[in-house]
Amino acid sequence: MKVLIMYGMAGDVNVQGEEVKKLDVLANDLFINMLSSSYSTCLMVSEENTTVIEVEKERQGKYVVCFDPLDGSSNIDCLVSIGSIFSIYRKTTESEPNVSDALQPGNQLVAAGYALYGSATMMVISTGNGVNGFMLDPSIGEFVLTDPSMTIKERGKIYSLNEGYANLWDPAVTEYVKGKKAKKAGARYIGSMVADVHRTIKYGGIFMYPATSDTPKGKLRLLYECIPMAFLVQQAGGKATTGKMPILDIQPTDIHQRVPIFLGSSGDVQDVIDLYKKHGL
Ligand SMILES: O=P(O)(O)OC[C@H]1O[C@](O)(COP(=O)(O)O)[C@@H](O)[C@@H]1O
Repeated sequence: MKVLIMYGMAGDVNVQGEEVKKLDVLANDLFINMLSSSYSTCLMVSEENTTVIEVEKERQGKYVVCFDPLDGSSNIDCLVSIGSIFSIYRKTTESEPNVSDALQPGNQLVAAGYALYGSATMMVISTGNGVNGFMLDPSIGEFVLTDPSMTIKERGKIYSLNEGYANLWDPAVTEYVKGKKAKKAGARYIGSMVADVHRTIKYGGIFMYPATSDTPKGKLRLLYECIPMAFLVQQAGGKATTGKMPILDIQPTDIHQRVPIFLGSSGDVQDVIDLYKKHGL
């Protein structure tokens, strides 16, 4: 019997300098092909492509879509949950679609969402009027509304970040995590942003990918990771910040820009904001 192996390396390195896996390539091609043939998109930004991707003239629509086709790639080969993230803007310029149409702050978003490939396949989306979750029912091949009007608790018991970088955190993050441990909060970190954010929306708490002394801008990408997730979390009643300003107020300057991020239950995220103020950061 021949087994189709969809995990493993594709043999390339992407624009972020990361090794590309076969599933990254497949997911990226699918996103680009489906969006190009939707007649509703004119411009795309993908984590996997160095520059913006313009849809051919005859098929252009009025929307700009930024996406991470497969987030959490390091979890592919060990079969841990991964996902896809997207955000949608309206084209703003009168001219041919160009990079400035993609460099819009999150407060201009039309819609955002993610798909999580876990113990079930789930789509979570918002068009700016709350957040709804749809689970794939494979028996009918349809996404069914299973989680209407998703909301995040005001406070949660879980904190989530990569503690391996603890020696590189700033004093605000160090103090915050110390406080969590003192309260015996639960620590959870999957290392796939989609899965960590989904848990945060469902169970409450805080997800963090802060700056470190060797990566002062953090790791996660503004346009297709932080902005869509911040939009969803805020639509669910939570908060999302860099520690110093709301994620959705950042004016992007580069399509692959990175920012530190703290998101989740509003009370928990506010504690981080207060610590950044306290430490004068
Ligand atoms: O391994 P680290 O440094 O904790 O990074 C994990 C983070 O990186 C990501 O996997 C993003 O990286 P990729 O875009 O390469 O998948 C996030 O999903 C996750 O939150």
